[in-house]
Amino acid sequence: MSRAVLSLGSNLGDRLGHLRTAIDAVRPALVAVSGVYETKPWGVEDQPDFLNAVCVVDDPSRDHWAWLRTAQSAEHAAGRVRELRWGPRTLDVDIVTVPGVTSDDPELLLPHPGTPDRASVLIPWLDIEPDADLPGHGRIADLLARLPEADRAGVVLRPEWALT
Ligand SMILES: Nc1ncnc2c1ncn2[C@@H]1O[C@H](COP(=O)(O)OP(=O)(O)OP(=O)(O)O)[C@@H](O)[C@H]1O
Ligand SMILES: Nc1nc2c(c(=O)[nH]1)N=C(CO)CN2
Repeated sequence: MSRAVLSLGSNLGDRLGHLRTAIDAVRPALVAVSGVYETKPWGVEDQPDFLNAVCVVDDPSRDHWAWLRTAQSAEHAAGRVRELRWGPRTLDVDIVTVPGVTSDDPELLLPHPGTPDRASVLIPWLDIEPDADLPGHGRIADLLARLPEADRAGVVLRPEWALT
């Protein structure tokens, strides 16, 4: 219950700095972090491009609720205010999956239900766990292959921006 896959996103202000805030919040538990991708917005399309990344963390002292609290305190540290659903934000940290845990509690849905449809999560995740499964959905490489080419093309690696 201690391992988790987290997705990070930012499209307001110092986008890279906000992703670094999230990485700093989990640094002692960090197992792997993807490259930084610049991505076309989905959901609400009339907003600035996002930076997205995915990391894997592991801490035997934390359960899935503790990972949610960590995610929300990193969002708070980045000055996030809750406004429009799928709208612009300084920092969004989602718990993608905690292996072995499923939850239908609206406060913490696991796996995160948006994952199979989001190239902005699947592509960075593939960077660091190419053989990963999303519980209940199959291999993430297969999920990505099923998405429209336009979704994949909207996710572009920015090698000049690294989080490690
Ligand atoms: N797996 C999860 N990871 C993070 N938050 C979650 C998760 N499941 C449910 N939530 C809940 O979602 C609520 C709203 O989250 P948020 O504002 O980040 O949504 P969103 O980013 O606009 O949309 P989405 O969740 O589809 O990415 C939070 O209060 C949180 O408790
Ligand atoms: N490309 C991209 N689009 C988004 C993102 C995101 O992280 N990346 N997050 C959103 C709100 O959860 C809405 N739209």
